[in-house]
Amino acid sequence: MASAGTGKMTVNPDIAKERRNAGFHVENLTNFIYHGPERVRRRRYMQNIALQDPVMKDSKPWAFRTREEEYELSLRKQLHVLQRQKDLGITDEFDKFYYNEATAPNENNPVGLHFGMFIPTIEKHGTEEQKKKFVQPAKDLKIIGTYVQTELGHGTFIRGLETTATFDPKTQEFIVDTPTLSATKYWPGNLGKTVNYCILMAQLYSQGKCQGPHMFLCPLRDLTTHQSLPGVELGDIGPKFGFNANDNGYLRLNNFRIPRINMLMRYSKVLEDGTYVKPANSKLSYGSMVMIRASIVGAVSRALAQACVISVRYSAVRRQTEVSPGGPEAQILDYQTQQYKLFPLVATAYAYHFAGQAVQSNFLNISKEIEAGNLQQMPVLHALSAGLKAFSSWGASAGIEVCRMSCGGHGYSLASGLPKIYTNITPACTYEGENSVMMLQTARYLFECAMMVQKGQRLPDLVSYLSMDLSAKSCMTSDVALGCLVKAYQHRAARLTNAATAVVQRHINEGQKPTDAFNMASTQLTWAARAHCHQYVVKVFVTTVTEANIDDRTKAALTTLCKMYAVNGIMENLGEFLQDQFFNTDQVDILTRKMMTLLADVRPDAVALVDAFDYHDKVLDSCLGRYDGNVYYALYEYAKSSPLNEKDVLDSFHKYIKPLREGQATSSLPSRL
Ligand SMILES: CCCCCCCCCC/C=C\CCCCCCCCCC(=O)SCCNC(=O)CCNC(=O)[C@H](O)C(C)(C)COP(=O)(O)OP(=O)(O)OC[C@H]1O[C@@H](n2cnc3c(N)ncnc32)[C@H](O)[C@@H]1OP(=O)(O)O
Ligand SMILES: Cc1cc2nc3c(=O)[nH]c(=O)nc-3n(C[C@H](O)[C@H](O)[C@H](O)COP(=O)(O)OP(=O)(O)OC[C@H]3O[C@@H](n4cnc5c(N)ncnc54)[C@H](O)[C@@H]3O)c2cc1C
Repeated sequence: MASAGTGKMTVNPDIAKERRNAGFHVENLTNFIYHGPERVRRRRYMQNIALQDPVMKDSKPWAFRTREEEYELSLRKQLHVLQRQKDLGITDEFDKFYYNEATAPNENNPVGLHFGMFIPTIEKHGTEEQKKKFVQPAKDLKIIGTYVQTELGHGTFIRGLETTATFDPKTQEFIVDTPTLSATKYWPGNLGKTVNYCILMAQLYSQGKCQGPHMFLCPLRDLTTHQSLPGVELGDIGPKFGFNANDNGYLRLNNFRIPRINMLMRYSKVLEDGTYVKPANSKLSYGSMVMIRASIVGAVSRALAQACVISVRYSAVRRQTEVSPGGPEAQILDYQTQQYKLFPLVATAYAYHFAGQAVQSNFLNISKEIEAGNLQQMPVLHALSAGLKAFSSWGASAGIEVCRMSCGGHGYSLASGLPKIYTNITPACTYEGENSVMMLQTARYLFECAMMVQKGQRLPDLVSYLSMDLSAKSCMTSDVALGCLVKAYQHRAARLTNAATAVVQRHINEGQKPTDAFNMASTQLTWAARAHCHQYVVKVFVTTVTEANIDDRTKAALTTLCKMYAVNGIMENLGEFLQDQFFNTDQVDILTRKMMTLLADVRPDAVALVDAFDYHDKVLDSCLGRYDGNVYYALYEYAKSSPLNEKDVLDSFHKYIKPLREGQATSSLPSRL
């Protein structure tokens, strides 16, 4: 690549030096992150196919596209990729995932929900007959669908949905209807312009009785002409904070008829005479949400990891301020305050990555049991996936914003890539269950566990720590052992759970209804839920590092990060930990000193730790996060490509500024200044 008139482009010497000085071999850590060298090789191979493809080459940067261009380009690319994957015989789910990751990075595409929610929901909740009828046409994109649940008036409160599906035994059809303005479906991804089908969540009425929300396969557009069907009104909801390649839509149904077979009937049924057959658990129909919540943890970890790659690399090449008069300006990565902003976030990205893998594996194991008819673990899975989705998406959103600000002014430019990452991931705090509401679901479960402890009952493994002896003495000594850090987190979560439970019980004893008592304690309950999720993430990180089968130097680097994640969480929540009395103030001094030592320990490895995530420059799409560190060249080129620079003098000058001047010249101002 030619440089901006400065000769041949070389790797920035600061970033080259960082890589030379790293204390471990980056490739070993990359292999560990992605489950071995073969997976890494495959990941790179898949991403190269995507990145070498001429169809993937963008004519202008993402930042300069209009919404319409963004939608169209994204759709074109995604459909092309699907065809390419078919042609190349790529069927492995990991292969497909990595290929897609490089296709339109951090841009939500117009068929994502078709593959992410529509098909999996039919596969999980459809009868054999329904699967036969719908799955293959969906895979062949003859039908394209999405998941339509949220309404103008209700998102969180699913039982409050107003859309109705009334069974008519005479015609063997459901009449689906939008009875009010607030019942208008609003927000579902890809609904506005792309899909021709959807999974519709509606209140089921049969034999005059409401049976609550159920899922229906509802056609929306003609499969040939793509015209909306008579009785169906739908469209795009307009531009949003991000997600603009996605046509989130609205939908109104006017007594629209669908055949009985279109109700997803694996678990609940409506027979021909209208008899309703109940599922084993009414929350089985919420299964698709649980699936996505579990996968959101991994998704937010990737977003935070990318933000860390950008901000750490930039901090290695950015020099600012003479440290001693007349001396060189320092790399900003050498300022301890910059390290304190970024290194705990690098540690958090790793922590969420491992937690994401753990919760995904919990999800897969428990789903198998649920499929086999054993529903015992449903509440544990729901509590874990809901809480972790909230905990990690809040943490990642806040963290990405810190990364952006740590890049100073250039972080504010779309050229940094950071706003794109942020606006694409921050809605994860809202979709698939608003975060506070999800935390309250986890808290509800913790409350029930605390009651079990009071009754001397045994708890499931994931929460067994809640019965720990809270008067146990702290194990914290100057070596800050990993096992002791886990105990500290468990102590905090158990105490906060007990404290919040006691508040609920006190309100009940004082005569409040249980629901009111729960609401009056709900803030404290969410503190308990947050602490529970935090202990899970710390515990998974510690277990992962302890059991890791890797070389000593890589293990040492990961152990340092693991300690940093845990110690930083204590520093950030010091009030709760001190109130816990598991630590005294002398031990807090030990932890403070440890934190500063950890910053210095991470410093030489910082660039290598983010390099290990192995994100291609094209995936990062950032002038600041380039592997070669040539950020000023990239920023200069980016500025030159701004559409405002296509003409030297803009028409607006002739329209507005020039006449103003001419007017001024003929009025009171002197013609020459
Ligand atoms: C465009 C590209 C998309 C690509 C998608 C591909 C995905 C691939 C993976 C990649 C991952 C992420 C990438 C990001 C892509 C994002 C795409 C955006 C998708 C967004 C889709 C949506 O947002 S869909 C709409 C989601 N809506 C919600 O989540 C609503 C939240 N509300 C609820 O869940 C419930 O209403 C509630 C839980 C808050 C309350 O439910 P309800 O009122 O019915 O329950 P009760 O209060 O009566 O409780 C009764 C008991 O049941 C328990 N419960 C509740 N839910 C569950 C559950 N799911 N499982 C088990 N048990 C449950 C509840 O706790 C009560 O228990 P007890 O206390 O014991 O009685
Ligand atoms: C980008 C994006 C994509 C989406 N995609 C889809 C999709 O594909 N399909 C779909 O169906 N929907 C989709 N949604 C909608 C999304 O699922 C809902 O917005 C989400 O479930 C939150 O519901 P709400 O908007 O009604 O929030 P509200 O419930 O109105 O929340 C507003 C506030 O009220 C608080 N609150 C609400 N209830 C309680 C309670 N019980 N206790 C305490 N506090 C409470 C919340 O904490 C929050 O602070 C999408 C949304 C976005 C932003």
